[in-house]
Amino acid sequence: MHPVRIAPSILSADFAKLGEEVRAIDAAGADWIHIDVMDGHFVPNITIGPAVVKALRPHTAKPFDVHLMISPIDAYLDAFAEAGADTITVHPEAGPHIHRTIQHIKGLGKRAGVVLNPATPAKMLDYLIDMVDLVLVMSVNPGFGGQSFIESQLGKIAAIRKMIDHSGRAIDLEVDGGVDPVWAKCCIEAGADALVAGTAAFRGGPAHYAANIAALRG
Ligand SMILES: O=C(CO)[C@@H](O)[C@H](O)COP(=O)(O)O
Ligand SMILES: [Co+2]
Repeated sequence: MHPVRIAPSILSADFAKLGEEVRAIDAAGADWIHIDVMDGHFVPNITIGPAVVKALRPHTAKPFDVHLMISPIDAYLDAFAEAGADTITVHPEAGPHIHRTIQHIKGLGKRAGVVLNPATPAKMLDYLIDMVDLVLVMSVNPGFGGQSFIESQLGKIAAIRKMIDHSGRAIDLEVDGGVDPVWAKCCIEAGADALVAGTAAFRGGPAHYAANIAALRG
């Protein structure tokens, strides 16, 4: 298993100076930059699109971990790939054919992730585990930063860890939502090897980013 990767979500950054924020969180030790894309339809919030992803790309060499919360989804995959996404992660509920959507992402030469909402069972992965590069477990309902971690997801993380190990493939197991240093430790113990953090990473402003990330690593 990899050492845990920390993926700060720029949803909690200062949107008035996003480029600067990305440079600061990179310098503070972020492994990936998590970008939450919301459309006001699949989730009740609107954030950013491919033009912003493209504008941020020159500000860091760290991988862009793009979490798409949009529906329909397939028509927008090429735009996010061209904008500079490294991993594109999709919700099965966001389109009619998740298998085809994952094939599309792989065809673009990008890492493909699948994300499970809190009520989506691990079993949904049965026919996807042989093709994805990342599984993302939502530990809040998608749509907003700053929500509380849903403890029931720890069992699901442990179950998916077994599925991944059994598959023999190199698949990242990432957790997203309400992750603070205390929940980070629980997630890592359950088998996660990548953690998204918005509130906990950006808390206190740039002078605190390095300490925030170190605290999440435990
Ligand atoms: O995808 C989402 C929310 O839908 C997340 O990536 C959040 O942006 C994480 O923020 P915190 O819960 O850590 O504040
Ligand atoms: Co996210």
